Amino acid sequence: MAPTNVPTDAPRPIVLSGPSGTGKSTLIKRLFAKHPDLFGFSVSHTTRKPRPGEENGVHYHFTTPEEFEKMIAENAFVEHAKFGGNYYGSSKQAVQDVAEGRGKSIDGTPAVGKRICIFDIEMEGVKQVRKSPLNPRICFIQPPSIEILEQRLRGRGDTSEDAIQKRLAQAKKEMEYCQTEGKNDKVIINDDLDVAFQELDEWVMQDI
Ligand SMILES: Nc1ncnc2c1ncn2[C@@H]1O[C@H](COP(=O)(O)OP(=O)(O)OP(=O)(O)O)[C@@H](O)[C@H]1O
Repeated sequence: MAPTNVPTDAPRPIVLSGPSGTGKSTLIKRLFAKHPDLFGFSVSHTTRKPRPGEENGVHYHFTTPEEFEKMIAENAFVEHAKFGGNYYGSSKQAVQDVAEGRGKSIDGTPAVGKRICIFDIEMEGVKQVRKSPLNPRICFIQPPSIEILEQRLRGRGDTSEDAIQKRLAQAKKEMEYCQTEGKNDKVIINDDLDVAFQELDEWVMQDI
């Protein structure tokens, strides 16, 4: 399959990144709720198993390592990385779908009309999209502390102890990375959710 062309004349995509459990999905859901016609969600591919309640094609495209590696060889991803033993990636097709009105909202409902693409990706993916022609705006969501992040990961109740420990180790790296990269990036500490959302909403809307 020939690689899909990602449109570069589309509005600048928004990238949210930060440690697992820091509140990215929660904040993105609020953005979609407040602006129902503005955004489309880039549905990532992953080889990890679905968590309870996660639906194929809505939260992720769940796939096999073999299929994922085939897509890497076909240059089908804007970014991809291996994290916690699983592959994650944003396909060019997913980004194009959003830009051309065939994407989805965060809840899986059709995102008709041209939308601004929102990514929820981890650090290695950010390094790749930063260099891509998409020219995205990047926002790091950070927890108030590692201890609070641990509480949130446990509170979610859908992650094993082993996965929690892996995610916390990775979180420390992500928290360091966001202090060293990209002076035009936005960093938001998600302590009080309402305050964090207001800050995110203002930053997103100031350039739209
Ligand atoms: N400001 C906040 N205060 C307290 N709890 C929060 C806050 N923001 C999010 N949470 C809770 O923390 C948990 C993790 O949030 P969420 O699933 O949105 O994280 P995430 O960054 O999207 O994680 P992942 O990358 O693993 O999908 C959820 O149970 C959520 O309700």
